[in-house]
Amino acid sequence: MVTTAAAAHKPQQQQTRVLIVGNYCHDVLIQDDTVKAESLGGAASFISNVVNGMSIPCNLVSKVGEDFKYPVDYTPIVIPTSKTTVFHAYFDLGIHGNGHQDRVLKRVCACDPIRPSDLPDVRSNFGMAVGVGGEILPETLERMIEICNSVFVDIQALIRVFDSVDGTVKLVKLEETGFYSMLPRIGVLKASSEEAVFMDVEEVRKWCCVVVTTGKDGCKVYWKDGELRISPFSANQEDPTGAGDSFLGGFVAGLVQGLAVPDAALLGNLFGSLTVEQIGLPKFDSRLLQRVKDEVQTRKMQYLHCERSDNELEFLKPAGHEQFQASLGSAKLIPPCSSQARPWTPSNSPKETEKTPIPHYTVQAKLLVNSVYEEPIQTVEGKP
Ligand SMILES: Nc1ncnc2c1ncn2[C@@H]1O[C@H](COP(=O)(O)OP(=O)(O)O)[C@@H](O)[C@H]1O
Ligand SMILES: O=P([O-])([O-])O[C@@H]1[C@@H](O)[C@H](O)[C@@H](O)[C@H](O)[C@@H]1O
Repeated sequence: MVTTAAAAHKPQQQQTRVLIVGNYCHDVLIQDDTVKAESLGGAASFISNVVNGMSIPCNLVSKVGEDFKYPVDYTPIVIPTSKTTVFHAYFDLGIHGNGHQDRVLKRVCACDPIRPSDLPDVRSNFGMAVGVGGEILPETLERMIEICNSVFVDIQALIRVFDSVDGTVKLVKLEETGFYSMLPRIGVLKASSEEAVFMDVEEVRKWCCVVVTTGKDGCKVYWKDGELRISPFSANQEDPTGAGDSFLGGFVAGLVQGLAVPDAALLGNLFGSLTVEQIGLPKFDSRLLQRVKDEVQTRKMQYLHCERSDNELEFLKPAGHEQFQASLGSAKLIPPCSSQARPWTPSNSPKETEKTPIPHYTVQAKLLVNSVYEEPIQTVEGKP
């Protein structure tokens, strides 16, 4: 079935390690009828932010319009006849209108889909199908499966539909999509707990590894023969946007470097927790990143003393998992470098001549969304 992580580690000529496929977008965060922040968005931007932070080579395929307004590390394909995908995230509609949802997303503009011919000819170890606005087509995922040793999919790329009047994001059952038959050929399917109820986890786990993220509670990994809960890292949440994306970035960064699934999921939880502490696309402190990279190297050295199979994703917690968790937790406590950028506010706004060349986000206020997490959420313990 799945091409395994171990196979992905085999050196092959002309191989890029990680191929990220999904459109960049413009995010507008709204609360109390006021725009609280505008930011570069899209799963591709959050994931590449983490993967780059961990110094892992990657390639990214994304489409935008000529109106795309953020400098990025990977040049997108510019479509002159289309506009950049735009999402409006409402942080106060969820409580009344949508039960436990932390935000209501509206796609107010959609750039073109990514087609198989847009993908590179070079093979990649890990492919990441991470669309946000319906840009991943079944044929695009087919092509990714052909050119990547292992494909990781964010279910949001597969099950989102958009209200024809106001673009509100709705979800459909995974079985009802044209992607369902491809599950036996993908490596990992990631879903948030809200999204997980749109698939039969007990069925899907027979075909591929399923990772369900559960906000402040961390995540749960399901595979054919077992399941594991992976502990979270504590965080002072300011904005939940991109937590799931950053989780996936950290998870893949761990697997690329040879970590077992439970340890890689810890790295995912770490980057998810770091992301909710900032508004918009997070800026990771350089000392923290260095420490995390060092901890991953140390962890890999510990594996040398363990008996490990080299032809399957490693699901069981290797000895020392709790120690690794503690080490990553202490990395989070490192005080930030003094040079770290502060969020934009009227009082610290730089003069035109001092402006940083990469304005990831502009922030006008803190997004007060913590209380929403007190609402009961759908359990992932049993079948959805
Ligand atoms: N409040 C929080 N505290 C700590 N970690 C969090 C918090 N919210 C999210 N995370 C981390 O980010 C991951 C993804 O968050 P989640 O809310 O489940 O996904 P999504 O952003 O897709 O809705 C979680 O698995 C967890 O590791
Ligand atoms: O918060 P999260 O679910 O991980 O991911 C988010 C998407 O759901 C949203 O459509 C997009 O506009 C954000 O930039 C971010 O990618």
